[in-house]
Amino acid sequence: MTGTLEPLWPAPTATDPVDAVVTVPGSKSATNRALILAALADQPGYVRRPLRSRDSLLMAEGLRALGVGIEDTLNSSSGVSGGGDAWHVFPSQGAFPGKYSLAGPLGGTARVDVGNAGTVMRFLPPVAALVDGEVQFDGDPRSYERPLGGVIGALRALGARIEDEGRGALPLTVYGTGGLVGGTVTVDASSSSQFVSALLLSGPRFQQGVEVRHSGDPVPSLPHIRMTVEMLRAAGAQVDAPEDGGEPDVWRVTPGALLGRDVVVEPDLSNAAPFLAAALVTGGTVTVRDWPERTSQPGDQLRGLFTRMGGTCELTPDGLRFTGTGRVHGLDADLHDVGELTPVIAAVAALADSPSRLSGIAHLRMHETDRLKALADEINALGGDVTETEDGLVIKPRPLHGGVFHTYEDHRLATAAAVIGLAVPGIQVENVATTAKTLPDFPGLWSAMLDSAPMSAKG
Ligand SMILES: O=C(O)C1=C[C@@H](OP(=O)(O)O)[C@@H](O)[C@H](O)C1
Ligand SMILES: C=C(OP(=O)(O)O)C(=O)O
Repeated sequence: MTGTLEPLWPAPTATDPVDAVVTVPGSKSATNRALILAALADQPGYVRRPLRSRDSLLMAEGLRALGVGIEDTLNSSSGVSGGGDAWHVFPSQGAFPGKYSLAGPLGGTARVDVGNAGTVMRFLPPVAALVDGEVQFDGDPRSYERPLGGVIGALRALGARIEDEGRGALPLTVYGTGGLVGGTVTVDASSSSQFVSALLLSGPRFQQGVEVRHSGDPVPSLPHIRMTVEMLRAAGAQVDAPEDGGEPDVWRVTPGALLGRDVVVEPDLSNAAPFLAAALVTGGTVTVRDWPERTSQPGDQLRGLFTRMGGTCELTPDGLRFTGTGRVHGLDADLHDVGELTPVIAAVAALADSPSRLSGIAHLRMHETDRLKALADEINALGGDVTETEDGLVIKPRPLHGGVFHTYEDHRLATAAAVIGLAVPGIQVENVATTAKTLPDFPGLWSAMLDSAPMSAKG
């Protein structure tokens, strides 16, 4: 997966304002939650319009390794009813067909490759504790460095047996016994909201349910925990959450059955970021189809953030229509809740007419790469002036020049580079294929956006 052997991708430069309507693939976060909830349900269910990208395919493969049946009905010749663009999920296709329980013996050791997917490395170990058998987790070298100790410690406290040779990280083995006692657990989720989401998602299937109490610095990415809570409730779980009048930093899930449902996945609004940014930096218009009127996705906050940076937007029957004025302003913003939007916002900020200060995002140092360092290094290598702070970036716009933009196997670094490339000729993006972590065929989508505009795009 390293980028060194990949040819460099010449990022197209926009010579005219973009004018395009874009269909963004399904949300990674929603697809992977929907898969987990469907896998733990009492009946089969459908996940429609799922994201098919590295992270979601790893999730599906991981669940299959645990005995879950997942059939892709797109191009399926099996005559499955209600098919189309969906994954049909059968909670147990293992030892007890028809009983829909993960408790059947796995019959041998299951192996799960988490790649570098935070959702897979954090959401699947609790599921593994519910199966009867040994489950080995491994992943990309970077996955060994990403925080996981909170999930491991919490699962042990809730009754699971996990062997990690004292690392508090991958690789590890979960010795599932067919069930987990559950109960109350305290976890420091200041390095990742996914610790909380992981425990809540499997919580209905723990004998005593689960009460997760966060203790530590503030939890980042709260909209993602909100998404977990909303999707659990939609699947029939009873959940108490702080924002609904509950105790601060405490989430409670009552034990109970989950419904096999028919879920339609929203477009990935965080992956809409580079396309909306294209409208902003070229002074054009981009409409993102099927933008939900109401959503827990953090990407919905792009409407406000990019409006502050100089654009305007409206929700139309066709989707979210975003228009740039050609002028881009700097931004002073705390992105603690919406950290995954940072790389594209930083790219836009580097092209703005005034400085930006992005804060509240120290946890990005433990994402796919150290995103604060990577963004500073790469933008500065193009002539920029970016300074890392303890919890963010200060970006002073400077005239940029072309050059190689290294991406560190981080999909969002590559899409950020593409945004800079619209305005700066000669940007060569290393390993653009890394975008496949969450966005299948990003170069194709990007070219289609540029080709649909009355403009010339040159590579
Ligand atoms: O639960 C999720 O789907 C996610 C939560 C966030 O993780 P952190 O809380 O680790 O930032 C986010 O950055 C990630 O892209 C997806
Ligand atoms: C942080 C991210 O991913 P992950 O789910 O691997 O944490 C991301 O997509 O920006």
